[in-house]
Amino acid sequence: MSQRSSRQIVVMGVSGTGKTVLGRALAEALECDFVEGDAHHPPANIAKMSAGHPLDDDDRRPWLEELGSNLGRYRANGVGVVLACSSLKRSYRDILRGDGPMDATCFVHIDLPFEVLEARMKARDHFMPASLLQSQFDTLEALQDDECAIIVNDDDPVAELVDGVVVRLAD
Ligand SMILES: Nc1ncnc2c1ncn2[C@@H]1O[C@H](COP(=O)(O)OP(=O)(O)O)[C@@H](O)[C@H]1O
Ligand SMILES: O=C(O)[C@H](O)[C@@H](O)[C@H](O)[C@H](O)COP(=O)(O)O
Repeated sequence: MSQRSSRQIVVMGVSGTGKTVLGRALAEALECDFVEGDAHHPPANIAKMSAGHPLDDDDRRPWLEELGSNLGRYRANGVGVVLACSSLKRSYRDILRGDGPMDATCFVHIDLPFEVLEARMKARDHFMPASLLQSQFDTLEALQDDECAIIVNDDDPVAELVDGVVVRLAD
């Protein structure tokens, strides 16, 4: 049976949690587009992170606004999409939700321990240095009660994570 979805789903979490890996697999399972948030950062943001400096609200705002507009177009067309985007603060998630209803955009928060993520970041070839991981945790604001939320706490194989999220999306 097809799992095709017309929902807007954001896979969120600090660096190294597996947003790209889970997001891509989830989009495949739901037969919808996948958007990589990192691919929309302006070059200045990539340069800043590469140099070991965390982004601030002003750096992130235009990036989030662009991603929010993108999600809004999918929503307006009734077309599903999975976005991988750190979405660390409530105010950032508000930008991504735009003027859509709260439950139109569901956030899947991959929440894993610092040590697991630090090891992953050191093992991969990526512009984001492991030295920025603490700043990501410092910035992170948990999903609140009025937000459409699914929390993933496991570092199980991605296929198992996808199955779990698909079941919870259907609840
Ligand atoms: N479920 C998982 N179990 C083990 N390793 C994973 C899992 N998901 C992702 N990874 C690995 O963790 C690293 C970060 O994954 P990635 O999807 O790039 O994270 P993010 O997009 O959140 O930075 C990659 O090396 C990836 O292969
Ligand atoms: O808002 C931010 O500070 C960035 O979006 C950050 O959260 C993101 O982690 C980096 O772009 C690295 O990319 P990964 O999240 O894919 O590691």
